[in-house]
This record gives sequence, structure tokens and C-alpha cells, in this order.
Amino acid sequence: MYSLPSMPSTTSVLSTYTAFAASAMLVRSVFNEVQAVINQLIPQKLQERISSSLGRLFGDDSSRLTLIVNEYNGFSINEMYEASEVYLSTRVTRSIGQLKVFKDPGNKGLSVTINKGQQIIDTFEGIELAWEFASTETQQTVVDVETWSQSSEKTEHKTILLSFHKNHNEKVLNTFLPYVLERSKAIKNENRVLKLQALGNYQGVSLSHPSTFDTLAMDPVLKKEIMDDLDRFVKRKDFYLRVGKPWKRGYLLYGPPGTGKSSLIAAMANYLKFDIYDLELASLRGNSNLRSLLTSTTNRSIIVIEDIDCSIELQDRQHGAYIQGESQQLTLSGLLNFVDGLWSSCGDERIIVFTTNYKDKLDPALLRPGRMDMHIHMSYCTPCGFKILASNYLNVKNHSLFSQIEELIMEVEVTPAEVAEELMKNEDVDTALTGIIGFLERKKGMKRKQSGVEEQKVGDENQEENDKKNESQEMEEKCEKRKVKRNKRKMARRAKGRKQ
Ligand SMILES: Nc1ncnc2c1ncn2[C@@H]1O[C@H](COP(=O)(O)OP(=O)(O)OP(=O)(O)O)[C@@H](O)[C@H]1O
Ligand SMILES: [Mg+2]
Repeated sequence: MYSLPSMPSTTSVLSTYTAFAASAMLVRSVFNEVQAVINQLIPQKLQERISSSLGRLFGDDSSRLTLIVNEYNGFSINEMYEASEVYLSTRVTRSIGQLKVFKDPGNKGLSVTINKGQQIIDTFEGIELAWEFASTETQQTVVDVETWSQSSEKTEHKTILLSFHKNHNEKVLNTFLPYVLERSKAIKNENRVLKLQALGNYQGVSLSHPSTFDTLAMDPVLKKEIMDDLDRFVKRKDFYLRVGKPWKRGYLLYGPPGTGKSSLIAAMANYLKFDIYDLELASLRGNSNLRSLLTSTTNRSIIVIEDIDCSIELQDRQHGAYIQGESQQLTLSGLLNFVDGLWSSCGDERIIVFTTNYKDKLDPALLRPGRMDMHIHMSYCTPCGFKILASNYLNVKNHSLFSQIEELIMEVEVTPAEVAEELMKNEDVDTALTGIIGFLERKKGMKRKQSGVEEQKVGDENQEENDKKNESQEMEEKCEKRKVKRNKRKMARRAKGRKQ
């Protein structure tokens, strides 16, 4: 038969408690005595160091203050966490037994950090500071709204703890933490790997797009204008604050496929050392999702919405715009609210870029003056653009064949992407340039032939209209292909999400 274990009598519990309380008092009085001796004999800085170590030893934490720095603040990334993480990667000391080492693709060096539960002892202007990483996990049930299948997902909540002597509370908050923020910015700029994030699946990949303003084939005046605009933007924090405008800038890039819109975005990111967030509207579900995704982006970033004409089915603004093939609503005004900077909680130093092949197809609400700060036309290749490409790909600044090529480039519509492709076909300069001439001649011949046939068929007047139609059809096909590609990517991501 099962019998209950005998309960301790009240008197034995009391005597145990009394003995425990007596020993606790003894420990405290020893602690106080040692503290008093320290106060009399030792200089103040050393006193603090010894007393906080003793405090830890005797389980007395009353002399120390711990700041808790969580990775997220609601949906937003806590910049103090990010900055601390970057800063700490440079503060790893020899006393640490275990280190986590990783290398970001494209990063110049290795990144090192400590494991959960370990401490980094740091000093700042004579103050001793102890950093520690901590994390907890929670389990969440996720429902796929398409299949209604449920899965369970683990979420990790990461925290950095910073503890120090209470006397330095003000100094740490007012001087040290701002110093960590500044320092991390500098460290990031030194070793920067620009991140390219696909918003919606949170998978960051490093941006290894080599495009810079130097390699970009475009009108030099326009190029300079864009660079000046970016310079002005990053320098004008105080101006934006003074006039009460959110520190944001919007660019609309438009032009035919292959004229360098995506390359220009990469050049902007490389120039400013900003991260890129590629926002796929097709993978979003409604305004609240858009809002939470956007608030999860960091400052100093470029948010890109490519092919805005393909991403949003343009409908009457009153009725909202619908994501193609999705039942949930993402309104155009939801998007425009963001562009207008209504979400000032979203952070600072943001650039928003929309791209489109058809400017005319866009909702006028997007084109309204003041909505996007700069409309940038990316055009077919010009003679000047060709020279930049030849210098990039063949390392030639001048050549006897240049004038013939430049003449042809003025006659036919050729994109920088097409020229680049031709230039890559051969490393030998003469062969590559002769190849380009052949390519342009063929294009010119085709154009002539096409217009000859068309002339016979429909006569001169309809020619222009037909050209437009063909072009428009080509673009629509491209849009369609993109949609299919996007859907495939979305499905793959979902499948991957399900597997995890
Ligand atoms: N203006 C340019 N200067 C230098 N290279 C260019 C330029 N335009 C295109 N290229 C070359 O062609 C490739 C494709 O160009 P890019 O993706 O930037 O075009 P896009 O305008 O974004 O096209 P799409 O409308 O199809 O998205 C680039 O990777 C680059 O190699
Ligand atoms: Mg593009």
C-alpha cells in the first residue's frame, strides 16, 4: 500500500528556517564588514570593481543595474540590439572559453561572437561593464490560410544583458550607449556586406551586385543629379526634422527591360552602403501585413517594389487595388500611406524605389507631384552609355571602331543589357567590337525589313501604332512571365516554410 511520506513537524521547519536565516545574516554581516574595509582602504574605482565582484559572489546584486536589450520591440527591430551585436563582435577578449565564428558571404572577414550564457567584460572610461547574450524560445501554431493546415513553429527571443555598477547609470545611458550606436555604424561601414532581403520571407542574402555609379551606363548629367540628390538626402537629417517631414525619399525608375533599373538600385545601395529590401507585393496579405513587414526593416535601407504595374492590379482607388490572384486586399492607398510617410514610427533614412516598364500604366495617384521625389527615366543605350560599357567590359576608352558603333546606336533602339551581352562574348577587343557592329547592323536590317513589310500591309500611318502595339505586347508577355516566376518562387517558399 502506498503511504504518504512523513511531514516534517512545524518545530523542525522553524528551526531549519532559523538556522538558514542566521547563516544568511552571518554572510551579510561578513559582506558588510569586507565592504567597509574596502571603502576605507582602496581607491573608488577599484572599490566598485571589488564590491561588484563580491556582490556577485555573495549573491548580492543590489549594487548593479542590468539593462535588458531585446532584439525586437514589437514588430520593429531594436536598433540598440543590432548595434550591440556588431559592437560586441569587436570586444571578444582572450578570457572567453568558447566563441561562435561565422562568415557572411561576401564579407571581408570573419565575425565572432560569444555563446549564450557567457560574458564579455568590457570597460568604458574606467567603468566596468558585463555583456551577456541570453535567449528564450516559444512555440507558436501557424495556420496556412490556403490549405488550412497547421504547423508548429519555434520562435527564438534574443536578448543582450548589460550590467554595471549603479553609480554609472547616467553615464552608460547618456554616453556609452550612444557611443555603441556610433561605433557599430562605423564598424558596419568598414566591413559592410550589403544585405538584400526579400521581404515576406525574411531570408537575407548578401548583396553582391557589383553595380556602381561608375559602371552604370546612363546619361552623365542624370547620373550626377541622382548622386547629388542622394548626398543631399543623407546629409539633411536636421532639415527633415526642422520642417517636420519624415526622413524618406522616393524614386520612380521607369524604362524598358534591360535599361538598368535594378542596376541603378544596386548602385545606389553600394554608394550609400544601405541594405536593400525587395518587397514582393504578391506575397503580402493585406495592409497590416505590409505595415508589419515595413516596420521590420532597418534604418539606412532601400525598400524596392519592382514592376509596380505588374504587382498591383490597378483599379479604382475607392475600391482598393487587389493583389493578383489573392483574395485578401492590399489597397493602393495602404501603400501610398507608407510612401507619404504617414508611418513615422517606421524609422529614418529610408529610400523607397518603385520600378516599372510602363510609366503610363501607373495609377495617377502614384505619379502625383510630391508623391515620388524623383522620376528617373532609364533609356536605351546612348553613345555615351556605350563608352562606359566598353570601358567596363573591354577596358578600352577609345577605338577606331567607336564612331561607327556610336552612329549605329543612334539609329537603333538597343538596351545596355543587350550591348553588355554582346561585349561579353569575346575578350579580344577588335573581335568584340566587330561583333557589336554586326549585331547592330542586324538589328537595323530587321527594323528596316519589318517596316517594309508593315508598309506594304498597312501603310505608313498605322506603322507607329503597330510598333507601339508590338512593344506593348512584348512588355505584357514579360509581365506575365514575371508573374509566373513570382508565383513559382512563392510556392517554393511556402513549400520550404512547410518543411521547416
Ligand atoms: N545602364 C546600364 N549600365 C550598365 N549595365 C547595364 C545597364 N542596363 C543593363 N545593364 C546590364 O544588363 C543587366 C540587366 O539589367 P537590369 O536588370 O539592371 O535591367 P532592368 O532595367 O532592371 O530590367 P527589367 O525591367 O527587366 O527589370 C545588368 O545586370 C547589367 O549587366
Ligand atoms: Mg529590374
